[in-house]
Amino acid sequence: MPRRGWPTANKPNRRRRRLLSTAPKNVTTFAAASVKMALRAALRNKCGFSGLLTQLSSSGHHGRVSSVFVSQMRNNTTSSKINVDFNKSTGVAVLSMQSPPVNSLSLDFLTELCINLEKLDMDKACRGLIITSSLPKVFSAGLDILEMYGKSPERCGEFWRAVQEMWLKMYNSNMVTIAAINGSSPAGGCLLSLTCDYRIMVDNPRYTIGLNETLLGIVAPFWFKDTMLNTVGHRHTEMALELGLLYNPAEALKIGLVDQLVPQDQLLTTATETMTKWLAIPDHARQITKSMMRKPTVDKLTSNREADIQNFVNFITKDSIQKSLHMYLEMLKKRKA
Ligand SMILES: CCC/C=C/C(=O)SCCNC(=O)CCNC(=O)[C@H](O)C(C)(C)COP(=O)([O-])OP(=O)([O-])OC[C@H]1O[C@@H](n2cnc3c(N)ncnc32)[C@H](O)[C@@H]1OP(=O)([O-])[O-]
Repeated sequence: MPRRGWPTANKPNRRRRRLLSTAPKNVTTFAAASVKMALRAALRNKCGFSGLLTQLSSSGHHGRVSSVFVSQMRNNTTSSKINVDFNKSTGVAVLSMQSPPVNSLSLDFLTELCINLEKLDMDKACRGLIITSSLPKVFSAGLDILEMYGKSPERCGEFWRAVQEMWLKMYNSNMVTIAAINGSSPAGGCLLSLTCDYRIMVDNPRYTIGLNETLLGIVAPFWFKDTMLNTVGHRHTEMALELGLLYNPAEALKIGLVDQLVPQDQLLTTATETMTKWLAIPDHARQITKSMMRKPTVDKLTSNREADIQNFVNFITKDSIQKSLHMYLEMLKKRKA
């Protein structure tokens, strides 16, 4: 049976390293910080990220940023939370999340992720994306709970717009996207993998995956629900979401939440082999088909973005919800002790 309680992955007694904002390491600090600021401004101004890189490239005001930034597009990049290894000869990029302790999706993390996704999307040579984690045992712990706890309505709105942007970029991507899930993947981590075309998970019974939002006393929004529904069908989604079920790999495979299980040491080779098969299909035919399957779900969010943000902000800032989040955070701490 899927677990209804807390995920019980091995817990190292590691110190918390909070996700304070840091500028990317291997890129020009000034450029990276400026791009981040521009992206944050785009989020505040409600225009999202789309086309932002193009604007930055052509803008005289951001001339220095754009020249450095655009030149990075020809190289592999490592920023503080994301590493992208793009192999031009195969047309496949491997994006590794590297934000300890648990790759939680903070505003900074999402901003970096969206920058990288937009860069890859703009690069015609990039046809496939494998997304994985460079942390042991955790793919992603989902949305950073501290982004939703004790924050102003304005900040919550900015955060939610970035979550939407990540989902739109991934779910709508023209690239073939494969999630190589090498650890636990609750809530937003599960959503991230669900946006991909194919999911391969390491067959370790300690790892769990699922949309467990109700365990936190919060509700997965309609587009989380739709993404799950489009993958595993109505009945499994209904049970999974209401009960906040977290599935081990075998259970996840059984309901179609993941497509394939492999031993840890075969994860990336299997993902690469699978990618080769998907890339053998002519891009235009595959992309149009993907769009046909996903467009109604994407349109539902794009035509309701502002209302969805307002709903989230109203909901998450309620005293009762803040109390639930506080209890959940306390429980996470106690589990660790
Ligand atoms: C409407 C909204 C929709 C919401 C969607 C969501 O995604 S909601 C998200 C729902 N997500 C969940 O319910 C997942 C909850 N997390 C887990 O179940 C486990 O952390 C794990 C299985 C992912 C990894 O197990 P492990 O034994 O390897 O790691 P560990 O447990 O020892 O944690 C290490 C440190 O990370 C901290 N931290 C952890 N997660 C988060 C987070 N999301 N955020 C922030 N911080 C988080 C944890 O407190 C601890 O901090 P400390 O004490 O060092 O200061």
